[in-house]
Amino acid sequence: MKVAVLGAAGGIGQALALLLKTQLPAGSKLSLYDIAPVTPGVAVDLSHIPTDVEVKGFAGQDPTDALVGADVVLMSAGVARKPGMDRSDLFNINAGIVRNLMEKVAVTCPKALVGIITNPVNTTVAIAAEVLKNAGVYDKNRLFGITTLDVIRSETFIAELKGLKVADVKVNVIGGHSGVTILPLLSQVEGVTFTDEEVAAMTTRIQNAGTEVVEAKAGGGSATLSMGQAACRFGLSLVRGLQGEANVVECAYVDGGSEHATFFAQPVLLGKNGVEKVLPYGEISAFEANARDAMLDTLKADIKLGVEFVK
Ligand SMILES: NC(=O)C1=CN([C@@H]2O[C@H](COP(=O)(O)OP(=O)(O)OC[C@H]3O[C@@H](n4cnc5c(N)ncnc54)[C@H](O)[C@@H]3O)[C@@H](O)[C@H]2O)C=CC1
Ligand SMILES: O=C([O-])CC(=O)C(=O)O
Repeated sequence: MKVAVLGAAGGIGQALALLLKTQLPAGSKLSLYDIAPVTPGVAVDLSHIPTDVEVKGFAGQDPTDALVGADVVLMSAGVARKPGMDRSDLFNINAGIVRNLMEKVAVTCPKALVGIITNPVNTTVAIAAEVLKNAGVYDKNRLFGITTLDVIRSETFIAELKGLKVADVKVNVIGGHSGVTILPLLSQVEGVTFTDEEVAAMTTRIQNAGTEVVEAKAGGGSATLSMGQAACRFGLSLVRGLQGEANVVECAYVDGGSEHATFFAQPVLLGKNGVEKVLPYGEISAFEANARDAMLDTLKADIKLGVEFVK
């Protein structure tokens, strides 16, 4: 199994690469790419960790060497937010970066499962899809926006509030990955009840959790370590699916035939071809149904921006 990380010298990329070096199945290959010249050094550094995962690093303008033979590509290349910015403010720089990298993916490893971390995810995933379509290699089951950070934040915050063991908390987060498009389905969390006030406050906290980190880092970037963990969890789930493991389910932002929008985050069953099945997100409360319906104009506009950028 070969996993390529694009943006591997960055805050997320380095954390993610470390976790993958220590957690990928024995015999895997880890391929690190970034425009930053330090990237081969990051690979040398990681290569001294005694696990049976081979690491190689590539720097420069062309990611091709890093992508050859990749089964999974995880992309965090791009710029991150500073206080006062919205994720959509990253579009001007990151849209072009994602487009250019996806053009290389389309040529070099068109069958790879691709997980997009680069913000604004609601839009960059649409950009990635358009590039793959233009190259004639689009398979909607192989492209994912990684929304796992919203899931692990929800698990953490709910466990804290309700005094639960965090490993026991499971929660679906649907929609997209910014502001009101992030919708945790609190009504489905087993073994707990929330007051209306708790639902409103918890939903808002999860939606603003990225901003919480941006403000706490005070100009030094956005979530990197928790995102490294989230991307590692998602990337390992992709690998487990590829290896034929049963019942691997994650929420992800996919082109899954949703009635709500072209791309919509919801639970998916992962397998040897990426998405095996898009799963229903189940019954939701009136609060959640309202929040879902209220987000759709924003989500659809985010997607349209990505489609039009490539056209
Ligand atoms: N999906 C999610 O839940 C989350 C997404 N993000 C997003 O992830 C992205 C990366 O964040 P960080 O790692 O904190 O930023 P960072 O600035 O620490 O790292 C980004 C890396 O991308 C590299 N890069 C820039 N252009 C490139 C190109 N054309 N090819 C290859 N590499 C390139 C830079 O050299 C840098 O090493 C941001 O867009 C951020 O908003 C951040 C947190 C959560
Ligand atoms: O908020 C940001 O800019 C980074 C991000 O996507 C998150 O932490 O969820």
